[in-house]
Amino acid sequence: MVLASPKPIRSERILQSDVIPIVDLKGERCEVIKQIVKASEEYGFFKVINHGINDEIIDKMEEAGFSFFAKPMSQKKQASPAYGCNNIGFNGDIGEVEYLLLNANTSSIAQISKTISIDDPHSNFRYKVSSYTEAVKELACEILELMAEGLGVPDTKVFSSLIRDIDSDSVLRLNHYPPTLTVKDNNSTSNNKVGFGEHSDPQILTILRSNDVPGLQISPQHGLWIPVNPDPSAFCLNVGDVLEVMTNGRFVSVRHRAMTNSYKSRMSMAYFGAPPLNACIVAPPILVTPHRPSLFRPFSWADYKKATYSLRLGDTRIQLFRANIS
Ligand SMILES: C=C1C[C@]23C[C@@]1(O)CC[C@H]2[C@@]12CC[C@H](O)[C@@](C)(C(=O)O1)[C@H]2[C@@H]3C(=O)O
Ligand SMILES: O=C(O)CCC(=O)C(=O)O
Ligand SMILES: [Fe+2]
Repeated sequence: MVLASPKPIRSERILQSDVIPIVDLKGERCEVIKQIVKASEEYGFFKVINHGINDEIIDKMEEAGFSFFAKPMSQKKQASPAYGCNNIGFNGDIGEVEYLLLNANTSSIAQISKTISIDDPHSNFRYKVSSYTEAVKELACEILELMAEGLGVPDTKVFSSLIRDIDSDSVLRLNHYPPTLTVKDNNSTSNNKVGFGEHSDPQILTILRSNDVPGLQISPQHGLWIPVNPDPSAFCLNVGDVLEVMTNGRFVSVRHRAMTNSYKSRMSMAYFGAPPLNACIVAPPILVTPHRPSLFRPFSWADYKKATYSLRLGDTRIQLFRANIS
């Protein structure tokens, strides 16, 4: 099997304007559903505003993240392997980023919080992370149910039940991109480095929020990059590989990356809603028709995760699970 890896390209086209749809969740329900389905089909990305998540929960999470990344390296390293700096995954990918990658279940959060709060037991890291994780998980479920309804799937909980499952393998990732302005020998400056390289997210749905510093770019086609304007009061949602499979290719899991900023620190907080390891990933029958036969063969999330972790960040792993249509 030959994997489609990203080819090195000589020229990239970066669009100037942000064309990512914005969905107002306080809008008329039918309209909201239509917009979410359209955005998931066309871009695999959209922003939501008026999402109902309390500002205080978000601010406290952001504060906890920034104060963790401000600690001395020796202390941050005590949180390894949850903490990483410059390395992404296990196969040699690197980026201008440091991160904290936490399993989103309550006991894992409690466990890691003990290490992180070692010098400051009053920082309440555990409480801040759990409150944020619970809130974004609820938002993810709400959106997944609207998506199922919009696709005409009779069991509207078919996607959300996977991430509500007690054994869900969801993760929370905090990415910190320090400023990267460098002055070269000839006094010219170089900036905007790749913080987190081009990839698609493997899970069901990602809920991303960043501070007010740009960096996220999406690539709906090879070589074209669309910057996503930061909006700390919104969440940016994207379809993951598993949701592309479970919608039989109706929704698209789109490649994206994060660039650093020359002068300002950027921090993003991403919740990746995932199924339990033993869940069977297959599209509901209504999305598989003679006109649109199944594009993928059934597999478990454990199979998919194993493939993900055996590959590089930019590899397109979803291809490995295509059905052989003759
Ligand atoms: C290089 C890798 C890091 C990653 C696992 C992988 O082998 C390929 C996918 C990467 C990714 C991208 C989205 C998420 O940030 C992430 C947590 C995930 O599930 O897949 C990361 C993985 C990681 O950093 O561990
Ligand atoms: O930092 C960002 O905006 C994107 C990060 C990302 O794509 C990821 O963590 O998977
Ligand atoms: Fe991502």
